[in-house]
Amino acid sequence: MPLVDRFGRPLTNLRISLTEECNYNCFFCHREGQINAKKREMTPEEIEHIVRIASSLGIKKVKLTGGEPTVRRDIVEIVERIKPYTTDLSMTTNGSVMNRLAEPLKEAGLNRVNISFHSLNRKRYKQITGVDLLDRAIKGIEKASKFFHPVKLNMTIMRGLNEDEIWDMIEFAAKNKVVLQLIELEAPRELEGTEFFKTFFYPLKPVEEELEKRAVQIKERKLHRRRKYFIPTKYGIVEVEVVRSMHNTVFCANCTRLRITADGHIKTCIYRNDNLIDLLEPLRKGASDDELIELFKKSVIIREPYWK
Ligand SMILES: Nc1nc2c(ncn2[C@@H]2O[C@H](COP(=O)(O)OP(=O)(O)OP(=O)(O)O)[C@@H](O)[C@H]2O)c(=O)[nH]1
Ligand code: SF4
Ligand code: SF4
Repeated sequence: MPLVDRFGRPLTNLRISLTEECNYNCFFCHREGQINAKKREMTPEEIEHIVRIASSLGIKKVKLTGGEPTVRRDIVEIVERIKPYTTDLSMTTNGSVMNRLAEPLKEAGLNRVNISFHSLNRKRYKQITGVDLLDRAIKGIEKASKFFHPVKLNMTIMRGLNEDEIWDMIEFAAKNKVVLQLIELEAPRELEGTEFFKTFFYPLKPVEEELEKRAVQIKERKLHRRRKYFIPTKYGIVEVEVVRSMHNTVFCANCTRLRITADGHIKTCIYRNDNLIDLLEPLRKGASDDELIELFKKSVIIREPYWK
């Protein structure tokens, strides 16, 4: 039985940030909500230890994130080590080295990948990510789709930058037999009124209404109660998932995740940095499994929905 928090939310997923480093420089990057993480990173053994503890508490769905997880040279070893404790092991990546890593990651036991991919236009791709790597990312997507099912593309929609590419991206996803996630730009309360947010926020509600009209089928995921639309295209039916978390109480009421920061803290919410729990230091000092389990349990007690 999974742990359940005070709001009745079972804890089944763990998002582990493996590093804060990234070879991209996306101007809107939230770095999993990490700020001022200490300059320490977990070793593969420590990550395995943490995942083993989490697994014993029923948290068996694990997502590897960053920064960019593939900048870690030991990424294949990390996947190999944690695989036995998971039922769904996935990674979110910019895809730039997937052409090289898809096969070894699959062999190591990775189940699926999400690839951040915001534009099909080279100039815009560079403008958004800070790197001129569109062709490499596309090669990465093609390669990943040979080894993983599903591959999901994460397209964050930004006003004036890529909102006019949504329907082209749906066709691109269909052609490559991958799932498309359309992500509404999100921010914690304190950044909502900023010039940046006002400039780039593009509401996805009208897009969702159009998807609803065109869909041959609509499903709802347990996680965040996100909706998935099955859209017919000239390449066949493609799955389009919409991620809209801002002020979405339903989204947070169905949040089943804990995070581990790159420097080994338990983090209860992407937007909360005021209640981190240090896991790595006790682990390094030789804490017993029971003591580490208590830290996980403490995080469940303090966990709460952000939008409520
Ligand atoms: N507010 C909030 N947003 C999230 C959360 N998880 C993911 N997101 C958003 O969803 C985007 C895509 O996340 P991914 O790392 O690809 O993972 P995912 O789509 O949540 O997970 P899967 O669909 O199960 O692979 C992120 O960049 C965030 O914008 C969360 O727990 N809270
Ligand atoms: S690829 Fe991801 S982690 Fe890297 S800068 Fe872009 S959003 Fe941030
Ligand atoms: S509580 Fe809400 S904002 Fe926080 S991580 Fe969960 S879904 Fe995201």
